[in-house]
Amino acid sequence: MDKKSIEILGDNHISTSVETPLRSDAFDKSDVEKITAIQYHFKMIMQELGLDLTDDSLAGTPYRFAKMYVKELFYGLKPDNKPKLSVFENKYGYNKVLIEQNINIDSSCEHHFLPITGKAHIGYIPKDKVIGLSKINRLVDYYAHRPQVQERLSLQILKDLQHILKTEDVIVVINAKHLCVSSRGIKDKNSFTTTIEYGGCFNNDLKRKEFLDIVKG
Ligand SMILES: Nc1nc2c(ncn2[C@@H]2O[C@H](COP(=O)(O)OP(=O)(O)OP(=O)(O)O)[C@@H](O)[C@H]2O)c(=O)[nH]1
Ligand SMILES: [Zn+2]
Repeated sequence: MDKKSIEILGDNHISTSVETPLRSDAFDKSDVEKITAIQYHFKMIMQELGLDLTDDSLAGTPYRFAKMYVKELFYGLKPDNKPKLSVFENKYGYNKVLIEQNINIDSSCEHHFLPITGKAHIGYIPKDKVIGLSKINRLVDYYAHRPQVQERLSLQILKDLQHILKTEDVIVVINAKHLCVSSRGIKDKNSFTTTIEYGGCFNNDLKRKEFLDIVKG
């Protein structure tokens, strides 16, 4: 898309799908092949910026950058990297809200490839299945490590938990700072973004309030 089309598109860029837009050949190349290709392209970017890659400190940057993209920041693009989410029978018959709070969010905005950092708070009301607590944190980490918009990140987490736990009764709140808002563009250091996604019993105002009151502390 050229520069003019991007400007015309303006705020209408938000994808309506819960799926991350991926090419059909997204995983044809191995991680090593991707790292080699990205290393080459990032070297070109650095050179275009006028940097001298014979300098000791810069020489390794294209490889470091490529490895960081494929293996760290965007490991969550690859379905093979999805954590195994073991669920157990709800033997205790616990049927009140369970909340996993203050889950770290380290993500990247897909418009600028700058960090999104914050916290997720997740609640669900178990039916027949319960999930290991740490698996909730791992699922959040997985979906966060993609180029993201906060709305889609919230939905991906919600939909997956609803599917795994076989209940609609899930709520996901994310509070996050977007470096593309705080460190460039408008440079607003203090604002942050809150998204709330839920289904099932959390459509009920009182149930939602119970969760939000606990999360507020
Ligand atoms: N809805 C939504 N918007 C986001 C998210 N992360 C970044 N953005 C916004 O995406 C928009 C991209 O808009 P553009 O006008 O194409 O980009 P830009 O010219 O860099 O915009 P400015 O940031 O205003 O300088 C910006 O308003 C960003 O703040 C997100 O998670 N959700
Ligand atoms: Zn951005």
